[in-house]
Amino acid sequence: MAAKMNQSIQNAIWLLNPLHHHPLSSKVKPRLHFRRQPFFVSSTSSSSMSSKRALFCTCTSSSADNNGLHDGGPFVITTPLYYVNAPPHMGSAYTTIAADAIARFQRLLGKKVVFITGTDEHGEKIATAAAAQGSNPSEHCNVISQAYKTLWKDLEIAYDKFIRTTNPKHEAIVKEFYSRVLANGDIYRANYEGLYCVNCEEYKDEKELLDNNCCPMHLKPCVMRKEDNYFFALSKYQKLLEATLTENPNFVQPSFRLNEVQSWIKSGLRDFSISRTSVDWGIPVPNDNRQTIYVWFDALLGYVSALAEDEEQSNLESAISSGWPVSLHLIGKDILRFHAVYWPAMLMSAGLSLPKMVFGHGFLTKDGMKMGKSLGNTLEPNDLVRKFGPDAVRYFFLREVEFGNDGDYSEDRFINIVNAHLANTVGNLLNRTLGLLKKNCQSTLVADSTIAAEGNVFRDTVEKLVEKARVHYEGLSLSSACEAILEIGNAGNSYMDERAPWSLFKQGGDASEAAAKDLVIILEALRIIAIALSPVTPSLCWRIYGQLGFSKDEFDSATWIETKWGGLKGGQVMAQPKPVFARIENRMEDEDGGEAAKKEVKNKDKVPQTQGVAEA
Ligand SMILES: Nc1ncnc2c1ncn2[C@@H]1O[C@H](COP(=O)(O)OP(=O)(O)OP(=O)(O)O)[C@@H](O)[C@H]1O
Ligand SMILES: [Zn+2]
Repeated sequence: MAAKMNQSIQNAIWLLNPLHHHPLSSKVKPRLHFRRQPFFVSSTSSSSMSSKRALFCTCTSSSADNNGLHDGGPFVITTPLYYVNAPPHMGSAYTTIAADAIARFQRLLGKKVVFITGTDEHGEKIATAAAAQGSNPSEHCNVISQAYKTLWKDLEIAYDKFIRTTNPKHEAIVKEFYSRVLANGDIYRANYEGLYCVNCEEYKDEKELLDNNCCPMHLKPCVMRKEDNYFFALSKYQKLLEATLTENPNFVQPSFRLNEVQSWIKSGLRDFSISRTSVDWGIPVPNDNRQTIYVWFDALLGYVSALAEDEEQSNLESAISSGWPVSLHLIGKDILRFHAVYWPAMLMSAGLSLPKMVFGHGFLTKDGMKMGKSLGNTLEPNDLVRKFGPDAVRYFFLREVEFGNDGDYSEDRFINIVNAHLANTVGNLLNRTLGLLKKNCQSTLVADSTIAAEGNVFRDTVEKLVEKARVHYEGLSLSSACEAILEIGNAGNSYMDERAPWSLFKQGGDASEAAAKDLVIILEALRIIAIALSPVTPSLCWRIYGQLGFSKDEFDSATWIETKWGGLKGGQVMAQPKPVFARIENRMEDEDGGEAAKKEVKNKDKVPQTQGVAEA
């Protein structure tokens, strides 16, 4: 017991100052599989480093904050920096759409948000891809990174920072970081021979490979490589990583991925090479420009250099003070090991705080295989956006794929879901209600929505559902958040059908007054949907909000508080009813003579459809 307490105190000291010699690290000798060589690179003195101590930011949770993401600072979220070996595909878009929805939700909560994305531009694959195009690496990177930026614009991705790893400020920060790790005694030189997957840019263990030494992700044989490289002493951090994950189980999400990470660590961490002799297209190793820094060691630091405000005079300290540590690294599960094992160890070595959470989502698959650039089995997001618009693409993937799990794409399912949810449940409800309001109330609300809904159970339902959506957004359950919001739409349609205001209007007198209030109630629910769904479908939600008589400024400055019942006021004039989301077959008929529409009819029984009301 006493020994345990002593251990905790020692841990606490280390947590406050990670540069302090950790009690565990002295016991853990790096597992050396390498022939060490004398190390000639000069280093920064460790005494100068100790003045740069950083707090090790632990990921604590409270009841109000059950996922440990919130601590009062800015909410910093990152996507992977995508590798520019090929243009973006739907997989890259998927992570970015999810990150954008989370960032938009956090902004709605009134948080200062820094949303970082960008491109990873060094390494062997890039040089090869450029050569294959008859281009040079630099030109190639310009073209491909621009393709990412264009797609993000078309998908309405509102990022704050776009970092390219060929940016000079990034290079300066990588070199400084490398020097810190070196000064901490965690870099050494050795020979290594092993099986290498060029597509993963990673040495592999034979036991993780398929027949013929094929990489299980890229289905291509790994090649035997022998190099004289600099290594990072990852093994030294094994116990520390184990302790970190035990103390901060929220660090890796979803929770089932934590087990995966813990078992990798338990099976033994091997030092990894962080330089390449055979690759010219990279950042030179400080004091040894015959070698370049390994692309992963370089790319992960993009999350830090993205924060650097000054393009010319950037250094690690100033970048760190602009928002580090990251609240959430959003990544695909393919790069979990880099983010949940290598990266924290690198940060510990450099004396920097750890990110609060790494969330590894699942894959969009095609025939059960991860859709990816290297396999070439990708779905073209530009085509989808052109055909269906950004709202449909964003909604479908966030609603359809349970965040964290894999999901397969099917065009039939896409069309059915989007039509049923966005065109019918939400769009049609708005259109019918505004149509009735125009016909019977000169498009003007007869009462405040609070007065109209006095004692109304439908209002309670809406309030419960929107709160449910908030909790799901907070917990990164994006699909469930969409589901709860769509439930408001379904409840609105049921309310409309039960109340049948069109027939109440025909009766006149009190019945007609009650019908006018019913319309206010339904429109208030749609107003709430427009705010709550705006992280997922920003344009559609603005169109709804605009039709309810609000300005774009009012929409842009709205916060989650506006999901409270009571925004619509008596006397407010609604816009002329106009469909906010055209059903897909209508648009497809123009383009393909109705083939898609036929497909939808064939599949219509697969997704529940909301009944239209002829009278509206
Ligand atoms: N099929 C996919 N499903 C979900 N996310 C994906 C998918 N493919 C890529 N991503 C996202 O992109 C990240 C990987 O980026 P990268 O630029 O290496 O793309 P890639 O297509 O996976 O490349 P490659 O096929 O060469 O391995 C993943 O971690 C994930 O965030
Ligand atoms: Zn691979």
